Amino acid sequence: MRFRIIVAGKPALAYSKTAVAEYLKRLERHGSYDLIIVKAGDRESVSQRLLDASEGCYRVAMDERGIKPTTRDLAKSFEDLEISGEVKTIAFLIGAADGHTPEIRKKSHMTLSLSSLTMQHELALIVLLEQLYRLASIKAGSPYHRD
Ligand SMILES: C[S@@+](CC[C@H](N)C(=O)[O-])C[C@H]1O[C@@H](n2cnc3c(N)ncnc32)[C@H](O)[C@@H]1O
Repeated sequence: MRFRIIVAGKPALAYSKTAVAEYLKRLERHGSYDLIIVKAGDRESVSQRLLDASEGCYRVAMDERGIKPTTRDLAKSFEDLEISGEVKTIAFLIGAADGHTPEIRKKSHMTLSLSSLTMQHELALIVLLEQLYRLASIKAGSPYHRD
């Protein structure tokens, strides 16, 4: 399974640059994780770019109003997708300041929440990358995730 994380605008905050680099490095040995940066802009243009960059992928719209599975349940869902053989790439779509258009919600296979709280998009990116690292660790049987 390949993973594509799509976000508008390069991470600009110092803490976010450091954390993103750290998790991408950790994820390297677990498979294919691509961070795609699309041009920032208003809600409509960002949403269209997110859709274009995720064409043909299993789309996961990141949104605080989405489903809130446990980490293990999410690991199981992605494992099931991999076993089905129908999905090659899972794309995570992180919105800009004004969030996603209704079209993104319609065209996504899953809407995933990391918390009921609204986060700044660079912080949401870090939390998502940490969860992806956690899922990869569960799959690899490493003791990083304990519950
Ligand atoms: C500042 S938030 C946008 C908030 C926007 N007002 C809205 O109503 O969606 C920017 C992006 O970060 C991501 N995000 C923020 N908090 C999140 C959360 N709790 N769970 C999942 N994604 C989140 C989403 O992709 C969101 O579109």
